[in-house]
Amino acid sequence: MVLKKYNINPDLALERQKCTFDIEEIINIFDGGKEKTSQRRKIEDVVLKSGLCHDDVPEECMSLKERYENAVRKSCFFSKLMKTELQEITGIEDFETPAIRRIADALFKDISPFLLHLGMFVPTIIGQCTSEQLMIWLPKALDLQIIGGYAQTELGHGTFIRGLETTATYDADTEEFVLHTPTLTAHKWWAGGLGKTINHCIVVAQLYTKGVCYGTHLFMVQIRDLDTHMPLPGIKVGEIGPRMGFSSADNGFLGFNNFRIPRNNMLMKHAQVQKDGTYVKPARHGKLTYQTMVFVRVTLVNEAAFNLSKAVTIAVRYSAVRRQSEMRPNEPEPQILDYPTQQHKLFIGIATAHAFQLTANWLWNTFKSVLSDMKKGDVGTLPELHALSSCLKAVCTSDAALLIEQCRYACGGHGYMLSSNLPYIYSFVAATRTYEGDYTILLLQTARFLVKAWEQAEAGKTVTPTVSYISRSLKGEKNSWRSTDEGIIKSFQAVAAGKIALCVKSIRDRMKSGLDYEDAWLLTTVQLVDAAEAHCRSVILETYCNEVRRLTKSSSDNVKIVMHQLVTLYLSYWTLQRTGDLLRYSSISEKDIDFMQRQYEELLQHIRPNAVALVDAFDLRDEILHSSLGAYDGRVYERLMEQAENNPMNAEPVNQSFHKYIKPLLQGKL
Ligand SMILES: CCCCCCCCCC/C=C\CCC/C=C/C(=O)SCCNC(=O)CCNC(=O)[C@H](O)C(C)(C)COP(=O)(O)OP(=O)(O)OC[C@H]1O[C@@H](n2cnc3c(N)ncnc32)[C@H](O)[C@@H]1OP(=O)(O)O
Ligand SMILES: Cc1cc2nc3c(=O)[nH]c(=O)nc-3n(C[C@H](O)[C@H](O)[C@H](O)COP(=O)(O)OP(=O)(O)OC[C@H]3O[C@@H](n4cnc5c(N)ncnc54)[C@H](O)[C@@H]3O)c2cc1C
Repeated sequence: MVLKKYNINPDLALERQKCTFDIEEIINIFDGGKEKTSQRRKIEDVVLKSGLCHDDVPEECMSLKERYENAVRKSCFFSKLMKTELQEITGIEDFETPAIRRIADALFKDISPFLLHLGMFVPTIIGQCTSEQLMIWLPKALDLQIIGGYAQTELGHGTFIRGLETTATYDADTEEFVLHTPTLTAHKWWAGGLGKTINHCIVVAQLYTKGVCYGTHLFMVQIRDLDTHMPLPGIKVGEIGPRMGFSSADNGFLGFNNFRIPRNNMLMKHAQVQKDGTYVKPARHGKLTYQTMVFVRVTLVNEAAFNLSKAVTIAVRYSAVRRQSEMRPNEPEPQILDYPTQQHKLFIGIATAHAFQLTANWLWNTFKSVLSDMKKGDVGTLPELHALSSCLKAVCTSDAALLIEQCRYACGGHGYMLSSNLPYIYSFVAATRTYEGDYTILLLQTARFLVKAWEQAEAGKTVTPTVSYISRSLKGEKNSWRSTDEGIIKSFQAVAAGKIALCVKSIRDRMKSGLDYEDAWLLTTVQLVDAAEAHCRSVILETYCNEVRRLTKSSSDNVKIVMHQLVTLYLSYWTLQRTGDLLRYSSISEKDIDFMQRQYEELLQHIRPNAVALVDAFDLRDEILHSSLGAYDGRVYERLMEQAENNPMNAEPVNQSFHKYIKPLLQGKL
């Protein structure tokens, strides 16, 4: 759609005049510097001028088939643009992924069918191939001569990877693997792009050689003819059917009937099968084939932040424009943003988007540093990365989904319109809580790490920095509540330590009463999930505070003030959300809680004048927001009417169903 130009809504114009800080300064902080902001904007300009974002009919009014075909068209032209014009016009050689990621949303209200190609296929090639394999597949994948996906989940198993049923049996005579789908439940299910788009995919299968099963390994499999795109003989492939979201991502199913691939198509960076069928196991760590999942979990924290920032921008701008009810008799109707309950719904969204974005950047740097350790042969930091990426993926995607839904509530009935874009944003983020490891499952992975860390600390061993609070707790350090940033973080760490201690005790008590470790663990899993979530909260709180302090060192005073107001709001919000835990595990008193409540309510008032400016500082162009409620000019009612008028349902004054059914019904002739 072409966005009509309107004058700025007067309420929104007034809001912007109230701003106390330099918006550009905050934009630069989140982009990683002035230079990066300017690069990102250049990239956005190129894509927006390309005409690629235009749809003749609103996406939501297209059929599923039309949406898919439209998304393929755009994905192809966007890929071409990335390879050619973007590089030439901007002169930026090393594309910054966040900038490409952001502008991709101007093209796709839903999901690109190429998402898995960039999101998992290419990263798996990079992380799992030998250098010879890399030379064969990486250039082709980057140049889009082959398009791929990642088929791990099956109809019967997603979480439990060791339970996957697809087999890859080595035939030493022909030096090939035979891929087979032995049962209904062994069919690959869900892989993005698999249904109709991709011609290659990474397949996760149980490796058999010399009659022995060595567990799941990764294989590069061509599934379609490169010229005709027909499925190759022995391949059964298709789309799994309509879903809550991901409508244009053609998630697919895949079955193999004794389908043969060359030996060299097993990705052999970590484990190998030699020509004679001898298996060489990974030298360093048994879970290195899970690396792509860790990578995606890390990027999903960024997704949570980005999508939440879109939702809260829409809801805050709408709330500044929308007037409803009365605060006092005979006074004009206030902007709904003036209601403290509305501020309570929304300002935590702004603070959370900041907290998650800074945590995502920190986690990304941690990921890079672990990769560099691993290149040197040191896998010692991998368990902590796995524990961190697991809990942060779980908690950030889950919180973001809840807060995005809260943004929709904040927009009343209009938030329910697809043209608000809030339902799309929600359905995308809701899926992130499940895929790449379900919420509960990932928190249980973190819990394993925490219980081990507890046992290590108990044995007097040093533990890694993110769990050093466990050692302090074991030394008997008592928590004394202080309502400062540091004091609150320490108390949240005391909560996490207290919960881990109880889990360890529960497991031990249950074992003393005769249960084996597995049963004792299983019966404690409700507490273990809770302990891992508490640990994660303490990590986010600490990272957010540290990063804001670090990044605003040379900022202007006003930026420091507003960024710190958000940090304090976040800390107060979580303190009030977790008073039960804090009363149990820290020395917080009722008086302290009263103080925190008052502080929280005062902060809502302090942040109120800057609310619109704070969402403007996410610097999200209208084309990325795709929202009738959230455009920069605040012309909400004009856009709602525009989208109603453009609705294909209104193209004819009388629908044919009147003549076919209603009229005969009215006349008693049906
Ligand atoms: C043009 C547009 C561009 C836009 C770009 C936008 C980017 C957006 C990002 C989105 C990108 C892609 C979209 C993705 C779509 C979705 C894809 C998928 O969902 S793929 C499938 C994902 N599946 C899962 O995540 C499955 C979850 N299950 C598991 O991970 C495992 O089964 C697990 C961990 C639950 C259990 O595994 P297993 O049974 O093998 O292990 P154990 O439990 O016995 O543990 C043994 C031991 O290993 C440790 N461990 C486990 N996993 C790991 C790991 N990954 N790394 C390191 N260590 C690991 C575990 O902790 C145990 O340790 P121990 O010391 O013994 O306790
Ligand atoms: C939009 C979308 C896109 C996807 N894309 C891909 C893709 O491209 N490639 C791919 O391979 N997969 C993909 N998936 C699949 C996804 O990774 C799995 O759905 C996900 O890992 C969850 O696994 P599951 O569906 O088997 O759930 P299940 O494991 O069956 O989970 C169901 C419930 O059981 C609980 N549960 C399961 N095991 C345990 C346990 N041990 N302890 C306690 N509770 C348990 C879970 O917490 C959950 O509440 C996609 C999924 C979606 C929704």
